[in-house]
Amino acid sequence: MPRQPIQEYLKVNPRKVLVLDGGQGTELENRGINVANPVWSTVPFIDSSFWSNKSSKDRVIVKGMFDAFLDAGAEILMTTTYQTSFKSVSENTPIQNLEEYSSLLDRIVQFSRDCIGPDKYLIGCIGPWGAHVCAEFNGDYGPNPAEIDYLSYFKPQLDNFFHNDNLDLIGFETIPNIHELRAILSWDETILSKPFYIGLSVHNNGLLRDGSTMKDVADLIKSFGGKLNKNLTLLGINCVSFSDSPDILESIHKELPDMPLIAYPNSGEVYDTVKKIWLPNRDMVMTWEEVVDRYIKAGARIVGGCCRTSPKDIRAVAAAVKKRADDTVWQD
Ligand code: MET
Ligand SMILES: [Zn+2]
Repeated sequence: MPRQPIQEYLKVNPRKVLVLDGGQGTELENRGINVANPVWSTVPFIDSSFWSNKSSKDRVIVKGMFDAFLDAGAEILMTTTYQTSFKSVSENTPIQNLEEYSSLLDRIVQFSRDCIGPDKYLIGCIGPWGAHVCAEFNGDYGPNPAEIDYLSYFKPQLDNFFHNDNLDLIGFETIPNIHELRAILSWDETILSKPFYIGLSVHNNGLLRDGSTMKDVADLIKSFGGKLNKNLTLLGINCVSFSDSPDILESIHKELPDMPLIAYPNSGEVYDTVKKIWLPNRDMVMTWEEVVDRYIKAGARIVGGCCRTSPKDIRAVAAAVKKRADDTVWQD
């Protein structure tokens, strides 16, 4: 395998910050794929013509998205599998059994790997339990969030991803609820058997969407002590407000100073769920350069963008990372 294992890479290159890609689901939408579907950005892969017709329109669009993020400077990219849990897929597509499901994931991962080539890192992206009930931005997991069987929900996707050598890192994205976080952290190396990270879904006010503080999150992580899964590689935030994201990341760094962090905010635009349009970000007073600089000072090792961030944003992220690396060389 040409790639150095990601934990080792981050360890032996302590100053390296990897540039992640941007908002894939929204970028596919910008490029003409209708993702208004319960399986969202997985939708192009469901139609058999994607696999049988090498020049299918959707295939060209997905490849074009990867090319654009690579050209912008992304060094670590994701599979578009946020809404690809077995539950979402089996309830909303003709794919009904675990064998077909696993073969779908194998094909998506292989296609993504072929798009980005052998040298770049590839993340197997997994949306939260709340994604299948649209709760990732309010953290409302019903009256008994501690009773939800999170493992059964994630297991088919985890089992596939953890056995796929094309994936370097597993990303649990947009986790809004502390009970779900506790469940994920409680799974040991036999269940989460390769490097993974957790991206938290945090409100503009700095609280996890369910109201937990970042201190609650840190205390939970610390409570595992030496039993914490060694594959937990980074903690961080994704799809949080662009403008508030540096403050949020700094608050996590304050609580967990030794934890490598990951940060990829959304563009700051707000989705109007009634009109089904994106409303402009009214408070985008910072630049990517300022935001990325604060992320890196707060311990970020992977930075990029989430929903509505485009290859243009990733180009700005890559430039900011490079500038900071060049400045650091001068300071040494
Ligand atoms: C709702 S956050 C979605 C993140 C996902 N990785 C995507 O951009 O496609
Ligand atoms: Zn997002």
